[in-house]
Amino acid sequence: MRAAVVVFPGSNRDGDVARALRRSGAEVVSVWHADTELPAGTDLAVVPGGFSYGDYLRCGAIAGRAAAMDAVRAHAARGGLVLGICNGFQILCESGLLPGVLMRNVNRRFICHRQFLRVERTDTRFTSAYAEGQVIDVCVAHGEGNYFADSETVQRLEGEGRVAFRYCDAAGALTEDANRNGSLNSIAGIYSEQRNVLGMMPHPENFVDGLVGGTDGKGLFDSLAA
Ligand SMILES: NC(=O)CC[C@H](N)C(=O)O
Repeated sequence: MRAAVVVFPGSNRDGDVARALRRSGAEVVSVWHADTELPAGTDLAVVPGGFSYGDYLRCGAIAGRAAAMDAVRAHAARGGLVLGICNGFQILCESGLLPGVLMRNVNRRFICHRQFLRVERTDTRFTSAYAEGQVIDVCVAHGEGNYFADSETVQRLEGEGRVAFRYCDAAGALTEDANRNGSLNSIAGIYSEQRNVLGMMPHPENFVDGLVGGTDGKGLFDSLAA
């Protein structure tokens, strides 16, 4: 598995996601946002978390138009794997690779806390190491994580089984308390139509080491590198 991590001015989880991928056995190279191509042999393009271009206009709005995103779009169109985490999810939505938008959190504040997620399906390249309905313990850290799309789009996502993760409580229940950014249907992550693109708001890359937080995020990287 060869992964290319696209770095933007303001990315800050690029090192974390590279470390998580390497721990699961992937080879990782980094790509600058102004690059026009991904390295030959790239299996997975990663758009990491953090900030991009100062988050001006709307998180990911400028980054979604970066040169490297043309290369990521071409990679996805060829069936290549793409993973966007947090700012990366915002960028994938802004670049047209995933539907919908990440709005300001309902409380209008940056939120940063531990978060349980329910794994909605395990027959994908991203989640095969998890059990169906498994509740994983990771974290969120964002100002604009409130997933929204028009009702037709949400119906399609639900009907096609394209919700990857939902915010839940420790028992897997979808409570209002567990959905602190106000996302529609507690949506924490979604797949593209072909399920080769995953965007998610929470941070699995920070939960791959028992000495630091926990290991519930590791399944995502193990699935990818398998
Ligand atoms: N951790 C992140 O990637 C944060 C994304 C974005 N800067 C926000 O605040 O919503």
